[in-house]
Amino acid sequence: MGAIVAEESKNSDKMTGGAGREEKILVLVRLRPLNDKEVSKNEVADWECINDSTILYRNSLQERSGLPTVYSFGDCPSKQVYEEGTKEIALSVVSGINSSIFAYGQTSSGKTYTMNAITEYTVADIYDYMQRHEERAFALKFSAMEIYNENVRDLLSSDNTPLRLMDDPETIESSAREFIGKGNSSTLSASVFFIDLAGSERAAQAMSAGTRLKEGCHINRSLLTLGNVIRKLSMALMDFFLPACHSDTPKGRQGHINYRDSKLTRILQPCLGGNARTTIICTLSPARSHVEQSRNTLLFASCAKQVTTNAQVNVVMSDKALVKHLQKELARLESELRSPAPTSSSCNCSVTIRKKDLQLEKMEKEIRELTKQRDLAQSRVEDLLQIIGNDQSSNKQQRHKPHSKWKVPNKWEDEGSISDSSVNGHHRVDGVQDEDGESYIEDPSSRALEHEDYTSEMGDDQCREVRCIEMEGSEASTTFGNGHGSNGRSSHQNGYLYGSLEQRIQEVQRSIDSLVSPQPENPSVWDDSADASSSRSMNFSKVRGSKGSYSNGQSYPSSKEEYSERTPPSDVEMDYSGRPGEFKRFAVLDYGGNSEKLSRNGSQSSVGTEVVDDVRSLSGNNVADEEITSVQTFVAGLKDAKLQYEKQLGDGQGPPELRKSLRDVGLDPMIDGEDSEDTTLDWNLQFEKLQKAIVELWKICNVSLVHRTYFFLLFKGDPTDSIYLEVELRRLTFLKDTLSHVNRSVDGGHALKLISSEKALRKERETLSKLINRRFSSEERKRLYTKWGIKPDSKRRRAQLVSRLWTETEDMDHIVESAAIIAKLVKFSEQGRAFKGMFGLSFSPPILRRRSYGWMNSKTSLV
Ligand SMILES: Nc1ncnc2c1ncn2[C@@H]1O[C@H](COP(=O)(O)OP(=O)(O)OP(=O)(O)O)[C@@H](O)[C@H]1O
Repeated sequence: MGAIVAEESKNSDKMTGGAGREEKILVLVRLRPLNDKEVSKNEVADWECINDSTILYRNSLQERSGLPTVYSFGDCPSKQVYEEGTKEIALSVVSGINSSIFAYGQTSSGKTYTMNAITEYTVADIYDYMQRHEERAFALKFSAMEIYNENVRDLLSSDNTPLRLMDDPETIESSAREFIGKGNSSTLSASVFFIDLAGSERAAQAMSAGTRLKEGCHINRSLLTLGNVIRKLSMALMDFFLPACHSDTPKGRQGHINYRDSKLTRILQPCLGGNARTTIICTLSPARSHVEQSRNTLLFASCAKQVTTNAQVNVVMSDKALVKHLQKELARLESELRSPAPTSSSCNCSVTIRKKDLQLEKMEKEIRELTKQRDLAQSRVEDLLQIIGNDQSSNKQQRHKPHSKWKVPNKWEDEGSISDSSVNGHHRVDGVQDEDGESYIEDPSSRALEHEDYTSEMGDDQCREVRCIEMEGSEASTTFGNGHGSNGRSSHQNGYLYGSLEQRIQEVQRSIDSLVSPQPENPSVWDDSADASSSRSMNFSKVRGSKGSYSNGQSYPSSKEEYSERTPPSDVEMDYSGRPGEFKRFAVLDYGGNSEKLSRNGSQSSVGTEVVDDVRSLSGNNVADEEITSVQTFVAGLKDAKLQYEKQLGDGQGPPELRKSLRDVGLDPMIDGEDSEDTTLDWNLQFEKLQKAIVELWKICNVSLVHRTYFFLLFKGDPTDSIYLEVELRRLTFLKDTLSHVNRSVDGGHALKLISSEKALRKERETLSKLINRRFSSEERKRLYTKWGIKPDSKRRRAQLVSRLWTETEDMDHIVESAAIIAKLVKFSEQGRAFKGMFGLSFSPPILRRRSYGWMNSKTSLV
């Protein structure tokens, strides 16, 4: 029977140098045949190699049924054992890798027989290799030793002097240095061990007395330590195959491995768990009488083959070569870091770890960034919630005061607040009833539309949709008044309104014509004596103590169509010509499906663009004219704003904001229905204060000069103007508050909005300046320049003139003259005629019908 080779964990990978590689110990089991002595004793062979990798225990004893009876290994003679089992590992030494081959087994099992053969073959091959590679430097150490009774005997030395183990590595290195000193930059330094252990059975069998006892103790210590080391290394159970082994190390757990407990384990340390490739040849006797030892040996083999070593190429270098090598290694690592190659084995763990570290750094950075964004978003949400909370609490208070003097208009009460639903593009109209059964519209969309930051995302279609919803909401809410009015808006009031305004426009225009073309002897364009119709005192004289019909008895359209046709959209704030430029994006209205004509870019107002078109045709359709808001557009916007305002006034009360605005200018809220002389006088005073406040706010809010002019010329003190003044003041206050609010809530927002409105105003001045030469004769221009302190021949004199208009808000003469000049520039009178035509065609019912409705009998009269 021959040797058994090729244990299943054999690792055939070649060691090519460089980084260390892990591999399991190669374990061979060699089963010798029955020897003569055993045959003479009629021993029976209970073990049989049934194939190249399996040993079968034939005599399966029942009492040992718990032990395995089949062991998988291989079989071959000594040469084959060497060639197929140990040669590769033994010859690793010529590559600078330590290697060791040792035999384990009971006495007379064939350890010496096997190791002698293996050593001979190995040494022969190594010398042969070195002879074939003379150019290479080797520093090899051959150690063939027998370890017995804690003594180590050098089997290769002629004098058989025991090896001095501690000197061994130094000896190898000193040999390597010798090579280097001879001009070699580097040399391989490795050792190969051939170890013949004492019989493993002696530890158990030598427990007699005297010398044998001492021997047994030493053997026991060496093998016991080896068993512990192997057990710990393999984390397997080894106790039972060494009967005298009593380890306190917990089973199955690798604790400290004490190689220093015996010379055997000290010598074998690199072979068992370190820098070496190792082969263990376990020898067996097939005799039945040795079955126990054979089993133990096989169990040892089974454990040992789990042990892993980590062999490395050992190179001794000169300093110069070392530096060169390290530089090369550094370059390689840097290259790997720059373009890490996919790792295919555990030796690239450092690269993998580095990659993970980089990923972690990136993720931490992302987390920090996200955290920052989250905190910022939270901060903004809190700000917005606070704003909404403030507005809601304010609105709540207002809703629960149905009998307050000024009824809270739902449309305006939420101005400046932000609706969540608007952000999502949803607009909800909820009818809410107060304690007295009055209906209010809870329409977040209207609130949202006031806030540019949120509504800027909305397109024109959405704006129209919002208005549609509001119309429906208006119908659904049945009435906004206090029950005095009918449920259905009277068309005659529209007619009345426009008729009145038309008449007043014509009045004003006549005075303007005289003002802006002043007689040299009468330069005071706003002299009351110049033209009765242009005089404020004239207008005041016409006051007949209006009842303020806009405050009471409001009626609303009986159908959606009527409302839609007759009433411009309710988002009057958006379409108001007095808005700063940044609100222009919402300036889209639909007068019966004619929206394309109505969305005119760059206009200060988009209301009533049909009228603008009429005016454009009258004025020759030049570019400058196109950029001027028509008075009809302006009036239409005013009308819308007023209607909305009236809608919410209902019982004659007004929004607290207005009351505040009025008080800010030193006025108490007006009381309708007081037809007395005192009231008229009070109103005159109030009007002047209101007008002054409005003029000031126009300047602060960068309101269009054309708007200022129209408003100033149209509303000059008639008590029926009060509603317009209220609307204007309320709106300007809102604009001012919005700007300051934006300033508080958004960094730079205030500046941006102001810049935006300033830019629009600047553009308007440019447009107006272009009209000076067309509207004024050479003589008129000369007089104007002189009057306004501008040299008639100076550069940009037109721009200088226009830039001075509406700047001295404290000087009413300045304001009056500014308004007169701009009125001339925008052809106020021609627009008035077009305005008249427009009413006939589009909006106003025939005069006869209007009269038939008896609206002329109203106590309210504007003219
Ligand atoms: N594979 C084999 N084929 C034939 N004979 C063998 C074989 N192995 C060992 N023998 C013979 O078995 C006997 C014992 O062998 P060996 O001396 O090598 O055992 P050992 O394990 O070294 O014993 P010890 O531990 O006492 O030194 C020798 O006579 C040897 O020739």
